[in-house]
Amino acid sequence: MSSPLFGTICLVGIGLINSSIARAARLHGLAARIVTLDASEQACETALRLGIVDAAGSDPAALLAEADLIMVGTPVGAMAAVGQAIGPHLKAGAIVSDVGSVKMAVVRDLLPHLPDTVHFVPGHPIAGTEHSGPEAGFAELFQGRWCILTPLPGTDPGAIDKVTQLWTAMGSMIEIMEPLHHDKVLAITSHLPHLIAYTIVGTASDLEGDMQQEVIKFSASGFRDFTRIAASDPIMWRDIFLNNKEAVLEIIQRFTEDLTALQRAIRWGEAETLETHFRETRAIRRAIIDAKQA
Ligand SMILES: NC(=O)C1=CN([C@@H]2O[C@H](COP(=O)(O)OP(=O)(O)OC[C@H]3O[C@@H](n4cnc5c(N)ncnc54)[C@H](O)[C@@H]3O)[C@@H](O)[C@H]2O)C=CC1
Ligand SMILES: O=C(O)C(=O)Cc1ccc(O)cc1
Repeated sequence: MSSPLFGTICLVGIGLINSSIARAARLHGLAARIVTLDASEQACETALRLGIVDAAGSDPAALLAEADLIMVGTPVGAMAAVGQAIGPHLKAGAIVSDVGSVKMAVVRDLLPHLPDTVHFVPGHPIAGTEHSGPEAGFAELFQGRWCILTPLPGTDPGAIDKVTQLWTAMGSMIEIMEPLHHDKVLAITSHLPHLIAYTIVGTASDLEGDMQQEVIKFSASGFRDFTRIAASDPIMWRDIFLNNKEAVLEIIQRFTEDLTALQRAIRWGEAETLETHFRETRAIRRAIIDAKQA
């Protein structure tokens, strides 16, 4: 039998994403040992009870001593605190990676705390759900999904290759990007849609009593889809918006202008403007589906 890709993987934060990594890494035999460092005693107990890690706790010295790969899976607002906690205990030659939904802020907050003797390969799996915590994870989460890596220039190619092997073994496809470009792309494809969902569900819940009841009773699939997204973790999303501020504000500006143009077309009965717009957006949906099937 060939030896696993990593000796010890330490998962910092054992929520939806890292608990899915724990399950997938076990399933595919990618690590000899999997441990977790989590600030929450309850999360550690749950991970041990589920049998997805070999050891769990909040003592960085004990949990990092043997770690060859450290995967940080905490909300992005905790990256500086995580860096301070783990920095002094990292083994020389270890690879530090993460799964945070924004990349510029992670590089800004985590990298300064890492010693020169470790390799840093930031990443972001474009896969998730509205659920959180160690019980929400599942081994198939990353199957057929993209994982974006944003290594800085000069990063050891061997370290990038090992992180690539981990994700491909869990079923993902890899794309390499610059962190700033990643944050701009995700602002439109993920962060703005979540903001719209949070807004529309908020608007509906602010309606007067009768109307609110009817929104729940007759919620057609459009609104239901928004409620799923708007049920996503409040801390995680607070941190994403605060840490991708510029790209999100830029895209909100453009979105607001486009919304105003549609508002105007409705007001003035511009049937052709509306129809042309909807035809174009339908073509985008078809292109996405065709790209998936290709
Ligand atoms: N949930 C999703 O769909 C996706 C999330 N992400 C990103 O992955 C990261 C993790 O997200 P989830 O797995 O959903 O989180 P989660 O909310 O399920 O779990 C986070 C865990 O981190 C722990 N934690 C928080 N601060 C800590 C600290 N200072 N030290 C140690 N542990 C700490 C918490 O106790 C918790 O167990 C976030 O950065 C998020 O942006 C990326 C892709 C998808
Ligand atoms: O549940 C959904 O639809 C998601 O969009 C999950 C998700 C959330 C955050 C990410 O950074 C990536 C994926």
